[in-house]
Amino acid sequence: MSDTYSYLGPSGTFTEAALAQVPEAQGQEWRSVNNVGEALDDVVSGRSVAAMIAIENSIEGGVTATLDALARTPGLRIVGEYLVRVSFVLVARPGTTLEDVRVVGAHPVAYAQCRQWLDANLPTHGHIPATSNVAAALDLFATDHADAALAPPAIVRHHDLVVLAEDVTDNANSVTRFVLVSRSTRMPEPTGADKTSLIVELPDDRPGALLEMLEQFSTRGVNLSLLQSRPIGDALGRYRFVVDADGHVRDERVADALLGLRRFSPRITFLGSYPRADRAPVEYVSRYDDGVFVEARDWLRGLISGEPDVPESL
Ligand SMILES: O=C(O)C(=O)Cc1ccccc1
Repeated sequence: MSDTYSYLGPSGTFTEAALAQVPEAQGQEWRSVNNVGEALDDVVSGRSVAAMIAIENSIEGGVTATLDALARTPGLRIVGEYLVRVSFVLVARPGTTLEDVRVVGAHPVAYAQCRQWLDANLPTHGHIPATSNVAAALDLFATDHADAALAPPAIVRHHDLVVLAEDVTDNANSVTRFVLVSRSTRMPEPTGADKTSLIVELPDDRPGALLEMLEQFSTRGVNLSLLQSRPIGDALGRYRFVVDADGHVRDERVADALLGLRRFSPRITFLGSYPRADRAPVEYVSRYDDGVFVEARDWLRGLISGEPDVPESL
C-alpha cells in the first residue's frame, strides 16, 4: 500500500514543486488540499504520512497561517526543509488585456511579493485572495470575480490562459522555504548541517523576558535564523515566538539551550530537528563543542562524588 502525502494544491503549485524534491514521496499518493490546516489535519488523523507546507518567504517572512497552525496543532514534527525559487506571471482569460484588469486574484503571500509591480502598473486594482497560486488562476474559469491572477509561470502549459505580464515579482531572488511535517517521533539523525524549530511563550510580561529567552541561545553559542512573533490571541500584547536555531537537539549546545528554555518558559513546542535545505555545515566556536559540554559534566560529577578538583594544567 502506498503512503499519502498532502500538499497545497491543485497540481502546479510551488508546494507541489517542493514535494517533488522529497525522494521518499516519489511514486506515492499525493493528496491536494485547500489550506495548511487541512494538510496538518491529514497528518494528525493518520490519513497522510506527511504534509508539505510553506513556512517562510524571503520577501514576506514567516507564513503566518502556517506558523499559527503549527502552534495550534500538537504532536507534529518537521522532518525536512526544501527551498523553491518563486516567480509569478499575471494571467487572464483569453481576450483580456492589461487595460481590462480591475481585480486581481492571488494567494496572499504571492500578492505581497508582487505589490510594487501591481501598484505601479495597476494602481487602482482590487485584490481577491485565493487558496493557492494555481487556485487563483483556475478561479478565473469558475467565476468572474477577478479579471487576472498571479500564478506560477508554468500555468500556461496546462491551462488556456494568456500572460498579460511576465515576471511581475518585485524581487527576482524570491525564495520560499517549505517544510515536510509528519507525526513520527523518529527524529532525523544529526548531519552537522541541521536546524531546530521551536515555538516559545514568554513566562510573563516583565522587562527583559525576551532578552532572557535569547540569552539561552547566545550563552551556548547557538545562532538563530528565524525569530518571528505571533499573537497568542488571548489578549493584546501577548506573543509567542517562532524560533529556528542552528544545530540539532542532539548537539550538546542546542540540548543545553533547550534545558535553559524549559526552565524559563511555561510553554515550549518542539517542532523538530532536521537537515538544512542548503546542507551548509553549522558554524560555531570551539568552546561550544560537544566535548566541552561532556567534560564540564564529568568534572561536576567528579566534584559531587568526591574526586579532588585538580586543575588540568597541574
Ligand atoms: O504553493 C503554492 O503555490 C502556494 O500557493 C503557496 C505559496 C504562496 C506564495 C509563495 C510560495 C508558496
